[in-house]
Amino acid sequence: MLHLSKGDFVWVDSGIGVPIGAEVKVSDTGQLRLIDDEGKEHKVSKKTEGTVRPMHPTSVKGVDDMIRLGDLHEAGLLRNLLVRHKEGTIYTYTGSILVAVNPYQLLPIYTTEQVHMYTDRRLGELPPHVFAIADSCFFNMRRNKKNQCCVISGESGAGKTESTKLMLQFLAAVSGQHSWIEQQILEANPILEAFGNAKTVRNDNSSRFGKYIDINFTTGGAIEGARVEQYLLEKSRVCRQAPEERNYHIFYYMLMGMPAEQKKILSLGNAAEYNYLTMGKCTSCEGRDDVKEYAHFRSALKILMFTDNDSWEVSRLLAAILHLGNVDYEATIVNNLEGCDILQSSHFKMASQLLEVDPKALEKSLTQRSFMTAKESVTKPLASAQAVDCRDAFVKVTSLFIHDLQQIQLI
Ligand SMILES: Nc1ncnc2c1ncn2[C@@H]1O[C@H](COP(=O)(O)OP(=O)(O)OP(=O)(O)O)[C@@H](O)[C@H]1O
Repeated sequence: MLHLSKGDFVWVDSGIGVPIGAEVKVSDTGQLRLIDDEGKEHKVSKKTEGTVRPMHPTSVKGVDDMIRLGDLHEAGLLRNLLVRHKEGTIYTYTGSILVAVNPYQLLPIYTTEQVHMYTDRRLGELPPHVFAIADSCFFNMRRNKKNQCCVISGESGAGKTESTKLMLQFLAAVSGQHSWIEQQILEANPILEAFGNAKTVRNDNSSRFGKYIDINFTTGGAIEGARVEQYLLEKSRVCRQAPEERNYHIFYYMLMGMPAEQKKILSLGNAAEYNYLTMGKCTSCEGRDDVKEYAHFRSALKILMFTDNDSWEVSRLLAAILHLGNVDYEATIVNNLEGCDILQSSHFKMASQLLEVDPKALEKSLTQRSFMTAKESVTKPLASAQAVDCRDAFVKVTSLFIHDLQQIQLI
């Protein structure tokens, strides 16, 4: 039988199948009671006693490396992270794996002093930190002359993008004097995020694509080049957004930050005027200044050597997408078949002008479908719902093309 005294820590049944940590307290009447990690009280009786298990001392205050936990089960791992998070410690090791719990606040643990502190130290010598993982990769690469790979994973909003940026900052700082290429690597982020990140219900800056970053170092350890590859962009977001979500940041940046004379040339207005930007009924993002972000994005383009012409061409394509989204259709009957016409509007005219295509040819390709039979090519009209799908598919391909333009290679 388990003997409990005041101040002991135990595992108690939480009622949802996973035990929860609890502390033994004594009530005013002198009776033992258990207060769990969520503040809930559990009575100690003959009936409940069987479900109470003693907690290993390593789980009481938590440990730096979860391999050292005596209670190595799901509840033990979760409690360890919880105890540390309550103390403001967001990083914990499991061997050479770093577990990060998002603090959702700026912590003073990414300073230049911290960079120096974690440089050339063995993993585990100092408290767990993302810089320690970056340093370990850097050290092993130089010592073993072998490529190193770091996988960052987690659910949406877990902190993958922030951790990636912190690792890059560390590598840029320790790889030698602050050079142009290092600045370019850091500045690639605002560009990638403008085209591939969006506000979702879970994260105001959610990356909607996968990212593979290749960094090349000289034998001396200085960064000499980098390549950023993107994959699996969420294309559907360009045409549809869930409630309270936005399209990709770049559209809002552009509409808020672009000088009025340029907007006039592209015939652009406010975000609220475009179907593709208002599906989620949310055009602004709290805490994100679209004007400032546009300025940052423009300066990042310059650092990455995009010419003014390159960025103007991208703006034209983005504007064409917005105008296409506002194109309306009118149902018709052609030869007893359901068809549709595009309602002539300034949006359609502007879209064809920006895409540099003949409006008649664009209308035909958006309202008709051609396919090959055994003998000949047959053209059939599209019903208006099908034509909307056709337009959206065209826009998705265009957005993919813009996204591919951002494949960044720095050598
Ligand atoms: N180490 C950190 N310090 C402070 N805040 C952080 C940290 N990591 C994440 N955050 C906060 O959490 C937010 C979400 O993090 P992040 O964008 O990195 O998540 P993610 O895992 O990349 O999400 P998604 O998969 O949706 O792109 C950040 O915008 C930032 O506010």
